[in-house]
Amino acid sequence: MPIQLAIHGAGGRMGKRLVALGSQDPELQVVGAIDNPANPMCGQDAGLVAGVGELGVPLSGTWPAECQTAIDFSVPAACMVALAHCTQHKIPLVVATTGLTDEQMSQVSAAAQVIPICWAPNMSLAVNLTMRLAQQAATALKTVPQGADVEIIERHHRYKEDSPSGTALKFGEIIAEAMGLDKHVHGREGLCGPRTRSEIGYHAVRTGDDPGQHTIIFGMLGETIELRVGASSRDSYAQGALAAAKFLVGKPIGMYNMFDVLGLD
Ligand SMILES: NC(=O)C1=CN([C@@H]2O[C@H](COP(=O)(O)OP(=O)(O)OC[C@H]3O[C@@H](n4cnc5c(N)ncnc54)[C@H](OP(=O)(O)O)[C@@H]3O)[C@@H](O)[C@H]2O)C=CC1
Ligand SMILES: O=C(O)C1=N[C@H](C(=O)O)C[C@H](O)C1
Repeated sequence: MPIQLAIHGAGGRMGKRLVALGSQDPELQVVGAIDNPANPMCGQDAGLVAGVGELGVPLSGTWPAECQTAIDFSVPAACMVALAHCTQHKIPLVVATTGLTDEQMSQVSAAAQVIPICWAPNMSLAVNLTMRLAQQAATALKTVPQGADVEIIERHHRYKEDSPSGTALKFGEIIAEAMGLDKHVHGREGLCGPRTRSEIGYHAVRTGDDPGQHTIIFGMLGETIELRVGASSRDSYAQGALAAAKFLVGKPIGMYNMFDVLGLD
């Protein structure tokens, strides 16, 4: 029997790709496509909204009566509502929404005491593998005699609401831990003086319809390493999220991430 899946934020850029790819996956059955009740597309068939033909599931402001796993790609406030619903009904949840506050992240952690949760700012295999490479580089460069400066450049579409990306922040967290860095600097302007050795710099570029690129620079005196990972469509994120939703079914209560799903630990 296919696993019954609900998609929260189903009318959005990511939600539509999840509906499209989820409905083509024989291991899954899309039983719920939830979106903002104020979205004028609510009531229309979710498959038609996603451009893959009729599914028999409407885009709706409410959750289906039953589902076995769920994925959230929405906005922070709505993500908290999905979290409450899944906690109440004991539904495993993939949390992919970025830009959550510390308080909202605490709510995600609290929910992981009740249901299995997979939280990751990026669901793509290539990005998660690059995080491991960045961690390896950072560990190796920690003691380079004249220091290695870390700067993270991310590029996304003009509609993106949070900056820097959740992925850039995660790269920064991993590298800061590996190198013992403690300062996070967001852009530079004016007479800010020479760069300190303890900082990581973040730069957010917003243009056109870019589905997402991250470049991690390790700059030394005499040579530079750049790790770059880029998406050519949103499907890498959607495929990762669908894999995570399947992974959570039958798992013990707790907090998981994409390293667990992809076997990168
Ligand atoms: N972890 C990962 O791999 C990735 C994470 N993301 C993150 O996912 C999130 C969504 O991205 P994207 O799809 O581009 O954004 P969109 O704005 O295209 O989609 C968000 C959707 O959520 C809907 N929504 C708003 N309020 C509610 C509500 N109360 N209940 C249910 N749905 C609601 C929106 O509806 P409406 O527009 O009508 O308000 C919209 O359809 C972002 O935080 C982004 O950073 C994106 C890609 C990859
Ligand atoms: O909003 C997006 O598009 C993306 N958001 C995520 C993030 O903030 O890291 C992941 C991906 O980069 C696409």
